[in-house]
Amino acid sequence: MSAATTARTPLRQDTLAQVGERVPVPTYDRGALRHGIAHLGVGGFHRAHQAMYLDELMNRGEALDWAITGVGLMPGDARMAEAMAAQDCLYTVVVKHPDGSREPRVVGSMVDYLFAPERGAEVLDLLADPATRIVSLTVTEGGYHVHQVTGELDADDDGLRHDLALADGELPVTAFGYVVEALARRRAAGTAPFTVMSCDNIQGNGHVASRMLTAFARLRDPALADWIAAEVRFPNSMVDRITPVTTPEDREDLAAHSGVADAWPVVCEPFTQWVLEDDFVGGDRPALEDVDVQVVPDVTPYELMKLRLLNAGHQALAYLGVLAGYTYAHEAAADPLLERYLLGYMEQEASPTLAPLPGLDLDAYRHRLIERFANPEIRDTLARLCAESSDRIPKWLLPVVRERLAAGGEVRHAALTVAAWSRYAEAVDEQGQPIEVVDRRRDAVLARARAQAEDPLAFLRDPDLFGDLVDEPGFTGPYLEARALLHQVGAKETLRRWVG
Ligand SMILES: NC(=O)c1ccc[n+]([C@@H]2O[C@H](COP(=O)([O-])OP(=O)(O)OC[C@H]3O[C@@H](n4cnc5c(N)ncnc54)[C@H](O)[C@@H]3O)[C@@H](O)[C@H]2O)c1
Ligand SMILES: O=P(O)(O)OC[C@@H](O)[C@@H](O)[C@H](O)[C@H](O)CO
Repeated sequence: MSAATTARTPLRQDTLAQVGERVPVPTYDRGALRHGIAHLGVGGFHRAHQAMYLDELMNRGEALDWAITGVGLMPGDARMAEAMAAQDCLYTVVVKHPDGSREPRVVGSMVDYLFAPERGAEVLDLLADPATRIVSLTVTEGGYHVHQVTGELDADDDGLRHDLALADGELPVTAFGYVVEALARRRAAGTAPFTVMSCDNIQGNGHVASRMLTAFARLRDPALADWIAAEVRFPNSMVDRITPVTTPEDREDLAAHSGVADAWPVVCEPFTQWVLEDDFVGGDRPALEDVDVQVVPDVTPYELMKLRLLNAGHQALAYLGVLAGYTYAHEAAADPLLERYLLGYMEQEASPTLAPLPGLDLDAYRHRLIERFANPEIRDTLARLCAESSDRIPKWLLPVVRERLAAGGEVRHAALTVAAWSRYAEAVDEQGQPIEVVDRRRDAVLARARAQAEDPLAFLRDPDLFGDLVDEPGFTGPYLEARALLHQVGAKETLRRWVG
């Protein structure tokens, strides 16, 4: 259906046949699906990725006992709860191709959604139910409570403190609180545990989930922590699909062109990849390899490649892009100076830290990334990529810096990215307009950025973010040079001088 459609069919189970005349819909009987996965943090990415893979399997007549129940833990998830309740958890994934064509498809693998702040007891019952065999997570990097420098559990958090001191009948508030309480109930009932499958952009996401959850459980009950360490499986994974925030225009575009009124479709790029370790409790998992998930013994080389090229690459693009006056990732990626800078970072600094992957052409991967970033249809905002820098820069970019310095290499491009972040954190752009900095450490970051007026290294003197990098002249040298240039000549001219 190409021309604008006037009749709009609301997306629901009882309208699915009508919707199916317009866009592909599930071919399986959703009523016959059985619950198997509880997913915490149902945002855009889970819906465009994991739930889409499950839907593909179900369309093949497989994984019918692996239906997903979504769980929202944050107050902001009330909107998702409302949207999903109104449309029986159905939603549309719209793949946007660079030539402007769209591929919408309705996904039906999620069958229920629980908003924990209102239905916490049901969430615990569900997680404790033996039918739940996988608990998957996309709770963002911040949801793992990792101390940026020590790498240990950072228990200095109101939510974690609350969940460690639950009175009888009181409900948890954090993902860790729910998961550990449910595991305690399963252990007490003699039920096998579930697999915890992290799908967040964290290096060694399974290992990190395992260490943090176990450390959290240990603060509550050492015997429970030992049981979790021995019995729960935490597969590592590399997940990839650029999924921007859905806009009102995306909703209208779908309704106008396909005639489907979906309160919250998800839009994404055509590319998708999922590399997963085969490490599940009792070996029990959907046959994801049937839908091109790469099931491997060790994801490390894949995830390092992705986090240090794509995610750190996004960081390299984001702050300089905003300072240079761009709003969207594709605009920034199409700027020849930023493109050269990005390629320079990827080729000269990130790639030398990566182990070779047999059969993988790294040069082609890097150029493909530039093409993906430049897809004009995705309209991924630089603001999305600039958010929560304190969780992203230390996890994705600084490991490259440390490894390069240890190997006696240069880190000029990475230093410029950090300098651009510190300039961005001054919260005023080159035109004097305010920048809305979104970061859970916002106050501290802004204060250090302001203090740079007196002490040009003030931003780096935060050991929680930078460890002892402030004492590394190989890093502080180009950082100071970049910072001074950003102030004197602005982002575009700094880039011109940086990439030659
Ligand atoms: N969007 C992408 O392109 C993409 C691609 C690959 C991986 N990811 C991973 O998925 C994560 C989520 O991305 P998204 O695009 O779905 O974001 P989103 O903002 O659409 O959804 C995030 C979800 O996580 C929840 N959440 C946030 N912090 C939480 C916390 N501390 N505890 C519990 N729940 C929390 C939110 O309430 C929301 O439900 C990313 O942080 C990243 O690790 C995203
Ligand atoms: O979602 P985050 O916070 O982990 O990171 C922001 C982006 O770099 C990220 O979402 C990418 O778009 C994604 O990792 C692509 O697969």
